[in-house]
Amino acid sequence: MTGVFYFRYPTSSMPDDNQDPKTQSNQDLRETPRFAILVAGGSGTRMGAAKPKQFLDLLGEPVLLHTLRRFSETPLRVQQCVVVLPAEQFSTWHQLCAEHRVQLPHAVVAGGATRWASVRNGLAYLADQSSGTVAVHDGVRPLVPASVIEECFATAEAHGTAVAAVVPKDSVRNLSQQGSYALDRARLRLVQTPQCFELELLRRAYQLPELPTFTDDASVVEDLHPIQLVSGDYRNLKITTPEDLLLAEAILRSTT
Ligand SMILES: Nc1ccn([C@@H]2O[C@H](COP(=O)(O)OP(=O)(O)OP(=O)(O)O)[C@@H](O)[C@H]2O)c(=O)n1
Ligand SMILES: C[C@](O)(CO)[C@H](O)COP(=O)(O)O
Repeated sequence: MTGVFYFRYPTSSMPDDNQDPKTQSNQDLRETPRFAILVAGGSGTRMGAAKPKQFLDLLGEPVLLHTLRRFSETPLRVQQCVVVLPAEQFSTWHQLCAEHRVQLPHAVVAGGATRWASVRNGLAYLADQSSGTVAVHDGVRPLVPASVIEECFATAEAHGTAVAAVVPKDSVRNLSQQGSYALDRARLRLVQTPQCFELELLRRAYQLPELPTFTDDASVVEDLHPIQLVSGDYRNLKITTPEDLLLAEAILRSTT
């Protein structure tokens, strides 16, 4: 792999050293290989905290560690988790992994200036994988249920794509020059992650130039392949502003 700075965790001071997590898997070889790219390369401007929101504490563990755990511990067996971080935050994450005695093998890759660039860098780490299914997930969606991860992988394995989404609970209006008008919310969906794709399809999509309209991976892929929606979950919130953290704490307390 060229042009993308990365390291692997656990490092050589931990058990399992020298084993490349790309080959380190107890996965049944008859299954399609599954990968997860957890994007956490942002700075968390809207949260306005002293550190990026992916490192904030959520009931005793950093937000990103909760997310990594959900993918590492799914019964589906994800062969490789790739965590994408701002390069200047590698040492923060390394320290947090040591502090929390993290033993979940994962690769750490430097992010880019936009979410799109961060996903592209995560994908570059998987360059020598010939086939498989890849989930792209926001590192700041720490409460994603295992059932959603499983449905996304299963649907993408059958149809090439799968994007978690939920029905809006509020009424929605579109702004127009004259004011605003009501949208039919029965025809709208709020899009979450995971967003799962056949690996080669996602690669082809990320070879196209970046557009300002790309807010997620489905918008990058949709010109190449129809997007299959699957049921997301209202608990799968994206930690964006301070009240999201309070909600996440309440949800986590109620489910553990
Ligand atoms: N250059 C970027 C920007 C965002 N992300 C990731 O994409 C996910 C969704 O982005 P968002 O919630 O917007 O995160 P931030 O960009 O950190 O937040 P903000 O827009 O408030 O600065 C997050 O997990 C974020 O870390 C990323 O990997 N690389
Ligand atoms: C990918 C995403 O979480 C799907 O809802 C969302 O589009 C990220 O948007 P953001 O502007 O980066 O928060």
